[in-house]
Amino acid sequence: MIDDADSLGECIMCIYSKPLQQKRRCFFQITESTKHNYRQNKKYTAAGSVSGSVQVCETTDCCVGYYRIINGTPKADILACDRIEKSCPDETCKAQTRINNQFLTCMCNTDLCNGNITWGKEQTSHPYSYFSGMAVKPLVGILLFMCFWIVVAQWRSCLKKKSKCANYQQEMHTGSDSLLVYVLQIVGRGHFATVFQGTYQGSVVAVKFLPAAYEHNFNTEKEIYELLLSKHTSIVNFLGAGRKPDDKSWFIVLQFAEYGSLHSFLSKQTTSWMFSLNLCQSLSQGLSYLHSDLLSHDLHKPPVAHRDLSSSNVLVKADGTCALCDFGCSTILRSCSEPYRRHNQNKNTKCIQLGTLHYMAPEILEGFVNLNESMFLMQGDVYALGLLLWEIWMCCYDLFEGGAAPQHLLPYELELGSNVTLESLMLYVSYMDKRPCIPEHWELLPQGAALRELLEDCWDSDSEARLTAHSVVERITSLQSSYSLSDIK
Ligand SMILES: Nc1ncnc2c1ncn2[C@@H]1O[C@H](COP(=O)(O)OP(=O)(O)OP(=O)(O)O)[C@@H](O)[C@H]1O
Repeated sequence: MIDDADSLGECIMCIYSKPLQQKRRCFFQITESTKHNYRQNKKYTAAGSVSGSVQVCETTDCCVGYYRIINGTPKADILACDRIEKSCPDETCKAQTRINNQFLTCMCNTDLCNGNITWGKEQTSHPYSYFSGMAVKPLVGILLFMCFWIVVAQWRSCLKKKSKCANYQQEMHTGSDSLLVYVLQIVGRGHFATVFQGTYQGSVVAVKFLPAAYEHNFNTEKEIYELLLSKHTSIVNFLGAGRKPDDKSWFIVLQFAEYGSLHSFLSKQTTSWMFSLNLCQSLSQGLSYLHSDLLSHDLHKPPVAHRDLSSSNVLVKADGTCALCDFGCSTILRSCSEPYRRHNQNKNTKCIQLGTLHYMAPEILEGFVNLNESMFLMQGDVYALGLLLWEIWMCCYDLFEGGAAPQHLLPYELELGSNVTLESLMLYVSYMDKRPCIPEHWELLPQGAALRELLEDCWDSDSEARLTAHSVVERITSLQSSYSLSDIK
């Protein structure tokens, strides 16, 4: 049973900030060592009026502290009011995350509470983070170990039943009906699933198999596909789902995307300006549709946050447009038009720990996202969308001199290497407020300024300042009409 207050609090249309009775006062300090980080410092300075070492917070009730550990003692780098409203239930400033064993962050909700940080040398977790109550490193280790054994087990069973895995006809059950699917070769693997190319009713399809233990991911993904009302061209088409009778694995039958994932597409080829715009436009339309709250002929499609957007979870179809896939980590959000609907408040921590780290928004990396707040989840998707647009344009030969686009790289791969860790990302993205490098020569292109502005408005560190997916679609439409190929040559 959902009470009114609860539904109001989570309703995306009705988010409001409660007026503060008395403004919070926090210690204020920005040290020389952080002066390079002009953008972030400016935002902290703007968070309230400063008088000497005290800041009176304008809109938030939380004080923050960023500390650097020097000779085993934390020294304050930044002390200020928080820039945006977040949950900070602690009265004292307890160290929440330790970055590279060098940096600590803390948040608290009493006057001048950020002047002192409480920390233990072993303290690394944050009570409100996605990793709540767990030590991240051992957990990731255990999960990676489990994944390794799942892959080994699948590979061994594949070897045993080689003829079956390679090419077999399988009658699969969807409750009352059965699907006759002819399964051919493997076309992709994720953390949970193995995807095969197959045929169903004479058409080429993709069949995604999830091991029997992943019922939760299967149910979430199936539920999302089933509620997506009328089919949208930028969401991969769902054809059926069920359970294999022999090994009890789950399967989902989907439209086959001829070019595979966006990641594999961009790794193999570069694109023209117009082609890149089609990819970006269809991708943004897919996300805008996913986030939309639609009511049509008594059918309701509530907003959905994807929560695991990456270039491996976007497909490229034969017509050169993108389609979103992999909704196993998605969350159905509450909307004002139907407040009492049952919602899958998906708090599956496996998703976040196994999802591609590169695309995690700073507030998610820091663990400051309340999973019940719809807006935060959608803003996290828009951050990932910004990184995906950057990935696509970095592979567009028309945007590089002599038509030589660089080799495809994931966001932050250039800056942090191929083995990006949670700690290195937190340091780079969250603490230093850095983003993937936008080539300087783009400023000289007619559309360069618009591209930069669009990317920066998607990946802003202030999640509330980010564009909505719908406004990204509008910006790309105006790029399409303003800059044709002849303009940029
Ligand atoms: N409909 C499709 N058509 C073609 N290839 C597909 C299709 N669906 C998935 N794939 C391929 O299979 C890969 C894994 O699929 P998917 O992302 O759904 O699996 P997952 O285990 O849920 O992934 P993740 O690790 O992101 O959770 C994709 O990256 C893509 O290469």
